Amino acid sequence: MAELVFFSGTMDCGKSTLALQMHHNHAARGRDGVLFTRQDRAGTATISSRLGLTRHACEVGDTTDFWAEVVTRRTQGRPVDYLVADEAQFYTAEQVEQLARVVDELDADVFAFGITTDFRARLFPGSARLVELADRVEVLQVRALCWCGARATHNARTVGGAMVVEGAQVVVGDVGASGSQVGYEVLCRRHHVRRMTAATARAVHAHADAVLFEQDA
Ligand SMILES: Nc1ncnc2c1ncn2[C@@H]1O[C@H](COP(=O)(O)OP(=O)(O)O)[C@@H](O)[C@H]1O
Ligand SMILES: Cc1cn([C@H]2C[C@H](O)[C@@H](COP(=O)(O)O)O2)c(=O)[nH]c1=O
Repeated sequence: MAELVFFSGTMDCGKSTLALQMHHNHAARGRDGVLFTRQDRAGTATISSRLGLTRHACEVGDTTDFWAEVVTRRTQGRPVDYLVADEAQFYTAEQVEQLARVVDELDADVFAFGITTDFRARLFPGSARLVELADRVEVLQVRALCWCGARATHNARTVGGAMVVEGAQVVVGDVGASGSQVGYEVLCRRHHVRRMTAATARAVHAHADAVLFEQDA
């Protein structure tokens, strides 16, 4: 029986890598799959992994209808055994419902990949619907780590290394941004709540060292 599986985690935990690996493994066994993504960092119609793999994919837009995408291909003679759906946090709730219908009524597997929450630790609409509808939610095995060494569970948006909590929900970007660029950093909940990024922690420690030095002098 076909399944809707949501592979979820923070940014930079290996979701796109796993998406391309799963596609490879299924395709290697003769299964027919279609890759989808939305607003990948590497550009339109691309699934990119930080390990260096990239593949062409169909770009999802507001009007994409997954039901129609599968039916059209099947009408043209393609079997379409599975869909890989990357950056699924950016899909609409309706599109996730279409994915569930593809599983239930067209018997195609859907492997969806995405971050669960945004920089304010709020669910993205697409991820919320996936959590509600998926047969399984799989948390990736590779642990992304907070600067303190604890498991990173949250995504922080940063400007010049400092965490920001105002702004649009969707701003495409990457971890490891430098200078005054908008970027992202994965943190444990404790440090996300305290807005303590690696740069902030370094600054706090440097300040504490300077105070101790002055006291000793
Ligand atoms: N230079 C590197 N050497 C080895 N592994 C790396 C390197 N850069 C990134 N990675 C791995 O790639 C993972 C990110 O993979 P990716 O599929 O791009 O993540 P996601 O789609 O979840 O954002 C990192 O967690 C890390 O394990
Ligand atoms: C937290 C957060 C992230 N984004 C964007 C930033 C990236 O372009 C993607 C996540 O990609 P990844 O492959 O999982 O690294 O999402 C965003 O738009 N808003 C946010 O709050």
